[in-house]
Amino acid sequence: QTEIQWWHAMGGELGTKLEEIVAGYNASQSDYKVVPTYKGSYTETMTAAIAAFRAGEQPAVVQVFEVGTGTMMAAEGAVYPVYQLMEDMGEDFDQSAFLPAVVGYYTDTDGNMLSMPFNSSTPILYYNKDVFEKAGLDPDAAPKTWGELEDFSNKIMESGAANCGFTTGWISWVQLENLSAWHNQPIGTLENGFGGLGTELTVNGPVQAKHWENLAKWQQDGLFQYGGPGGGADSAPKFYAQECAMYMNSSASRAGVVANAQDFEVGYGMLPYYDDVDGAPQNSIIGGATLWVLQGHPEEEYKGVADFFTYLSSAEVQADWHQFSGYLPITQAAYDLGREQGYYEANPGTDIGIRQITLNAPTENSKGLRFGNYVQIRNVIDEEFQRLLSGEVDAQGALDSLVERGNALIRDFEAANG
Ligand SMILES: O=P(O)(O)OC[C@H](O)CO
Repeated sequence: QTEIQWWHAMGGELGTKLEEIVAGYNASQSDYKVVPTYKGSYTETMTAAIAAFRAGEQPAVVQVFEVGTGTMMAAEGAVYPVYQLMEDMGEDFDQSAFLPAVVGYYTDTDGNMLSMPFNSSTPILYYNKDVFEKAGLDPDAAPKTWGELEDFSNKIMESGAANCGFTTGWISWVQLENLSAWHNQPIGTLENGFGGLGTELTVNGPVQAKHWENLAKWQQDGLFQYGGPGGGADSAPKFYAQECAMYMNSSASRAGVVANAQDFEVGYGMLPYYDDVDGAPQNSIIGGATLWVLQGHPEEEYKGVADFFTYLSSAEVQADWHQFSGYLPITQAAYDLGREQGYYEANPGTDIGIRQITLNAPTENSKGLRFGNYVQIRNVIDEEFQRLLSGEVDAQGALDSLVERGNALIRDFEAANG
């Protein structure tokens, strides 16, 4: 039996489900054994894989979050492009089976898919229906705009229904990158970096500045509670404990919400928008991760990887993973299967992510982003946001500084890879 190592970043409920999927594959055939290993957060997993590659100890497959795409694409000798792998191993692979929003993010300039979509998400809004009711709000109506969200938060706090209006995971992904796409504002030049390494960040425009200024004000007033850097690990517990009535995070936070929010009813909504911004709401962008195949393994293992990828993207496996986790149904077949099963009707709110990501045809501003060194830029975004919250700098200053620091990282990347 040939063993295939798969390093991943799925913890908690998602990790348990991932292991179940792998066990299903291993039981379905006897030639290959996939061995999943949890390596921590997305950043930790990617860092570990890069270090392992340098030491010649890399796994065959590693899960990399969407913002690592620019870096992985440039690591030409280290990566075995998925379209190439599938072709070399004689495995059927139809890119057009995947949703356009997903394919567009992971293809090279010739339209070839470089990594295997597995878990694509988009941020949505979760809210506590019981708290809404206690505050005299309609439990069946999520706030549509930031104005409503502020108003609802005030009502919730004044009525004593909860201590805090809202919290959020991923300041970078939700409150800056998706905020920009959702309002059709550019994140960077050259089509948010898709057009070449010579791109620059432009995320310090008036819409972003106004939003960060609001977040800082709402934090001071207690309407908003910060959930920490990166994925915002402190945000989910605030929602589960009914401290904050609303919570913005990945559609795949649903698995955790379903498992942990046992004492109250959960409602789902799209991300709020500013109704005075032309073109909003546009469409949200994807997050989550794809599976990258690394070079340096014997052909036998790659045969197994190709076989495993076919299994992973089957409609049954994808529909099951999507329905359990809240990740998007990444293939049309998985989406159709869910509809045939009556899944979305029986589980209101579970199609919010897919509706939001396809709300309008993506523009240059809203099809995603691709920058080199973006994992480091994510840290810069967190640092500048924390400076804003501590009152060290105002919103425009924080955004100007992050653009300047981020552009320096992009220039370094361009110099090394251009
Ligand atoms: O929590 P996930 O897996 O949906 O990922 C969120 C962000 O896209 C990470 O960059």
